[in-house]
Formats: sequence, C-alpha cells, structure tokens
Amino acid sequence: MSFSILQHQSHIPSQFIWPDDERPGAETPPPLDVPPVDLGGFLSGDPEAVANAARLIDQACRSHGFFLLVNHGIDAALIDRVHAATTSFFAMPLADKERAHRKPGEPCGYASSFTDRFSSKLPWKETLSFRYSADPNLAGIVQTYFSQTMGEDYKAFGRVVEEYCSEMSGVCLKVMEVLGISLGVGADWFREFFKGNDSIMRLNYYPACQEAHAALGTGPHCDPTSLTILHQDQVAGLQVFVDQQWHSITPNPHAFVVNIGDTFMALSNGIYKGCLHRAVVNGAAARKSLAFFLCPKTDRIVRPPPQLGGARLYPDFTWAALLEFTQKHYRADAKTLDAFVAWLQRDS
Ligand SMILES: C=C1C[C@]23C[C@@]1(O)CC[C@H]2[C@]1(C)CCC[C@@](C)(C(=O)O)[C@H]1[C@@H]3C(=O)O
Ligand SMILES: O=C(O)CCC(=O)C(=O)O
Ligand SMILES: [Fe+2]
Repeated sequence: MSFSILQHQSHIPSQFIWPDDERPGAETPPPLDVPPVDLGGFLSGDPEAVANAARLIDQACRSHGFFLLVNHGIDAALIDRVHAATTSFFAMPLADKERAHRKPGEPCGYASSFTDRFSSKLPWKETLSFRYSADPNLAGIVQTYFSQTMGEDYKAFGRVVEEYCSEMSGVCLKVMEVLGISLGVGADWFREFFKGNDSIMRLNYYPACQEAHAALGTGPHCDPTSLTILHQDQVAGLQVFVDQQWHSITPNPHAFVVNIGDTFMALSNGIYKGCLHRAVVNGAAARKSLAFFLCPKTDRIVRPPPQLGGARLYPDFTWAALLEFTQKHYRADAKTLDAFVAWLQRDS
C-alpha cells in the first residue's frame, strides 16, 4: 500500500476509517500540562533535585504513566541526524523500502499500514523497526541489520541509529534508577534488571492525510514494552488519555516523552500505570517520531521486586511470550496485558 498513491485519492480506503467512537474528530484536545523531570538535576546527586525528580515521576506514574524528560544530556545534533535519516528512508520508493520488509509475526523491518496484519482500523503510517541490544557481545547489531537488509551503503545509517539507541538505553537505565527510588526499592533494582536490555527501536512516519479526522496514525494503546523514550518532531500528533479525556502533547525538541509500558506496570505490581496514548495525523504535513522501546532480555522473568509484595496483580511471564502474543495473536491496545494473562491461563 503506497501512501504516495493513497494521499491523492479524494477519499481514503474504508480500512483506514475508524469507528465514530474512536476517530479523533476535528477538535484538538487540550494540551497536557505536565511538569518536566530534570534528569540532569537527578544525576547531579543534589538531594533536593533527586527528591524532586522522584516525586514528580512517582505522581505521574501512579496516575497516568507519562512524563517529560529535560536536561537529558543527549546531543541535539544526534537527534537531528536520526530525524534526517528517517526522512530520507521514508522518502525512498516503496520497492527500496520493501527490501527491509517486516515478515509476518516478527517485530522488525519496514511495514506500511500493516495491511498484511489487520483488515480494519488500519494505522495511517509507515514504520521501520529494528532490534537494539545493550549486550556488549552484540555491539554493531543495528549496523549489521541495515547492511544485510538494505546494502552496504546503509552502513552509515545503521551507525547513526545504533549510536542513538545506545544513548536511549543509557537514558532508560538512568530513568530506571529514579523509578527504583520512587518505588522505594533502591536505584539498583530496575537498572540491573534492564542492564543487558534487548530493545526495539521504531521510526514512525505519518504521511499527511486528506481525511485526518476519521483516521489515526496509531490507535489507542499502552506500549506492551517496559519504558518508551519518544522524540516527536515539530509536527504535533501524540495524545495521552488522562482524567478520562484525550490531551495533546505539545512538541518540544528539547524534551523526550517518556511513558510506562505494560511490562513495567507488571514489574511494579500495578503500582505504576501503563500510559494510554495514540497518534493523530493531519491534512497538511507529514509527521515523524522516534520511539525507543526498552525491553528486558527476552528470557527474563517479569516478576516485581519482593519489596512490592502483597497480592500479585499479574502472573510471572517472559517478555518473549508477551512480544509473541502481540505479533502473532493480539493487536496491542488498551487492554493487552489483561488479554495476555487470559491467554496464558486459557487452558488452565
Ligand atoms: C512491541 C511492540 C508492538 C508495537 C510496537 C512495539 O514495539 C511497541 C508498541 C506496539 C504498538 C505500536 C501498539 C499499537 C498497535 C501496534 C500494532 C501499532 O500500531 O504499531 C503496535 C506495534 C506492533 O507492531 O505490534
Ligand atoms: O508517534 C507517536 O507520537 C506515538 C507512537 C507510538 O505510540 C508507538 O509507536 O508506540
Ligand atoms: Fe506507543
């Protein structure tokens, strides 16, 4: 499905039209007023800054699982290089992008609107997803992926996005320290859990849409993963569901959007909530977002720290099992974790 053709038809195909009760409509929801968390302040070790970061994150994660991160220390030039690389990739002819075709049941590769996965409520987007591992024995995994799927002249592309993933992994581990302090289990527990993370990086590209009010770039969902660090470009589109209504997130190039995913909700024994969010499109400009999805090693058992005892909200599971569930059995949405638990217990 080539958007360069779809965009110029008077109406978009019906598969991209969302039901009345789910489509975004013409109104832009109110901006979410969320105090940014100062990562640099936390890292300075200044007791007041550490306490402030832990307090802000705790408040946000107990209610809606979303916060902004500023003073993060990531080079703006690197972020710009990844946005430029994203623009150039998606500008290629479909046949060239299809060299990285995402195979059914696998999370990695290029996909356009998931026409091979879903038959209705199709997302108005193209995606390029790939695996990043923080395991030193797998250094170069991203470069190798792009050289093998796109050819040797994509090695530089792979190098830039792998450098970005490495920086994102570092930010995630620092955020895990704050989450550990906020939950009272100490700075080390979650950081150690994700030390050798085996994560997913996704470049999202949302073409302009001639019927933006009836379409969605990404439908309402909680990320099944653990923690998402997202950078949106200057075109707005991310919305978060807080206090029973949608709120728009004003683009801020100096901030990362951070949200708790289903797996971390389970790790926190439900104390911290997965963030319900979606992405809308518009009639004038294409939009991009860089989403780094932190994931534990696939065989790690997702089980809360003992200090978060009390009744377990979710059974033990591996990230591998939840990932497979979303790729082969269930379209991730606002209820993925509950559907996954029911699926795990289906024969019991
Ligand atoms: C593990 C994953 C599945 C999805 C990508 C991700 O890495 C994290 C977010 C998930 C997703 C974006 C949630 C909404 C539905 C989805 C099908 C999509 O619109 O892309 C999800 C991704 C997927 O490819 O299954
Ligand atoms: O593009 C965005 O702002 C959100 C994308 C998203 O939620 C996702 O890829 O999981
Ligand atoms: Fe998401």
